[in-house]
Amino acid sequence: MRPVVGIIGNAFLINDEYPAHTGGRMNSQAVAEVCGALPLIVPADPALVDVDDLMAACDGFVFTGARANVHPVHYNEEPTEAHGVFDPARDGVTIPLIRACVARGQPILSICRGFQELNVAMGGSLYTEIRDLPGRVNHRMPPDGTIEEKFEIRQNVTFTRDGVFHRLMGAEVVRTNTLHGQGIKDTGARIVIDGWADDGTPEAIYVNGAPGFTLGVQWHPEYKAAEDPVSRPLFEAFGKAIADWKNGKRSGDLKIA
Ligand SMILES: N[C@@H](CCC(=O)NCCCC(=O)O)C(=O)O
Repeated sequence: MRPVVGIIGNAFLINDEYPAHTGGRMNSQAVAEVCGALPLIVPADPALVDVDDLMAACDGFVFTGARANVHPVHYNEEPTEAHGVFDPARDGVTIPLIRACVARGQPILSICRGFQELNVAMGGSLYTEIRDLPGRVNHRMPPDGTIEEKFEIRQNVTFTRDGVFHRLMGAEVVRTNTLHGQGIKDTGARIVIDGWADDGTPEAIYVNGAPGFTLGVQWHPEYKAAEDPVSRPLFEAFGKAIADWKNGKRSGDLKIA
């Protein structure tokens, strides 16, 4: 049997009335086709699932992107209108799940909202709207664009020379998409920022000293993961980490060749 990857689902109303937990097909495709793993959508609600069961059922997790933002109570701020919509049930699963996976070394790959969740789970905080900060640019997707326009490659990400992401990608500067409004403010404990957009926005992180794979990216590598030269090595490395985990190897994330 293939390793199992839990893909964090998002609360969604089908036809504006039927409550569902959804996961983008591109996440499942990246996990199945590039990681070589079985993708399973996790109904992210603490009333339905618990962290120990999830960790026993899955070899690793993808913390996906989402329109809903991490609730600011998790970084000691009051919610305002500007914080937008929330998914408190997802927060109630993902924050403890990230902490447990980091502590135990179970592989996680964190994408966009998942990247922000990883930072918050480790004690960090978020800017509500990065395009309003001096010197920053708009990282949001064109709201009325086609999928191709929304996920268009439109920024440079520069990694720390000889750092984890540089070694993984084999390039110090890569090109990625970008579809987010929030961004890292204060980094959480042991969060290392390893890549930045040209305007200084943090784009690539990992947890220093974690016993397992903890890479997170602010962009969306799941888009065309099998063919994109930046996405593919990331999902391949995650695939190797989950296969190692399933086989009882505990090699850690920072030994990327
Ligand atoms: N809400 C956060 C995270 C952004 C993010 O994950 N975007 C993916 C959107 C996918 C979709 O269209 O549903 C932020 O805005 O920073």
